Amino acid sequence: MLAELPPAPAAWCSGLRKRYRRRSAVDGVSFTVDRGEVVGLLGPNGAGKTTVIKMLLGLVRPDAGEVLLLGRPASDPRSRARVGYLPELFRYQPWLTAAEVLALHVRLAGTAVPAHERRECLAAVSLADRADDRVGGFSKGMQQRLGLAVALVARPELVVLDEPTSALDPLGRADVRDLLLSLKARGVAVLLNSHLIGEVERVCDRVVILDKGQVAAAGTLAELLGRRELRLRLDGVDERAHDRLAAAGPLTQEGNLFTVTLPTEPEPTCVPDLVTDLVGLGVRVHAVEPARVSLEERLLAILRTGGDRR
Ligand SMILES: Nc1ncnc2c1ncn2[C@@H]1O[C@H](COP(=O)(O)OP(=O)(O)OP(=O)(O)O)[C@@H](O)[C@H]1O
Repeated sequence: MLAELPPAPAAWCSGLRKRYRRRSAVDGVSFTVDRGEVVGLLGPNGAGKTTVIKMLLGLVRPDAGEVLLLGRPASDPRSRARVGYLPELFRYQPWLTAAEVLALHVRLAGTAVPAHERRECLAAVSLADRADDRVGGFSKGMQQRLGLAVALVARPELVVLDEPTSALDPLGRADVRDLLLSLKARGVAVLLNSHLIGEVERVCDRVVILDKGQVAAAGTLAELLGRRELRLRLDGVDERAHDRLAAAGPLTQEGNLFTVTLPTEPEPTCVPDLVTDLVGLGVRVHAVEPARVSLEERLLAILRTGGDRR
């Protein structure tokens, strides 16, 4: 019967709390990262993101709350060995070569990864030609790339990345995006803390927004961004055409620019039907463009209004 149960979530936490002296850093945080899911952790400076990550990984002891990693307590070495982690502040032994750092971390994880796989891992972060160079001579971005390789080398089932692109150039950021998508394709779960909202929007299935130590909002991108808008530039809109536009959804008008707010999941034919009807009513259609609020706009709105906590 146990074999039929679905695997435990990659990460699960409930009611996490942490205070530093009189300051509350994390105040009742609960969320889940399912298997193969990429979850983004967003929030302003000091919101508690790194503290939550450290509590998940057993690096900071929570004052209250529970954590399960791959179905086991975070303190269980069997679950820790299957979790890859790139800390926000990374430093690797400067006297070791990149290849030696990877070999060391594989040993620490208590697994065996053949040399060719370790080399592939360095190649995935564009460090293949620096494998035998000492880390002490690496640039900051190269050290962060090495940190990513460390997080990925022991075939993790969950990867936790705390600001993985803070030191990377635009090309490096695009590489990380591809890397995250390939992890997702292989069914590896990812928890990603990043201030780069565009990055989160491109790769994450779900987002958890923290503010002042609490979850201000959480959900899939579709749930959080919800509203879709349709912007139409039109001439010759009479009363009947106006009614037809208003029948598609709440309507606003600025000169000849009409904006219709569509339902969260509109009928697939809703836009072509509307355009056909408008043309039939004699309207001249200059432009039709779909629009959606960006995650950045949504995030700012949530942080300004206090999100789900109000
Ligand atoms: N070791 C510590 N000692 C005292 N206070 C701490 C410690 N670690 C974190 N804090 C406090 O906890 C709060 C949350 O910090 P945390 O680093 O988790 O935020 P964050 O969301 O990761 O921020 P950022 O986006 O700036 O990295 C802050 O007020 C911070 O000052």
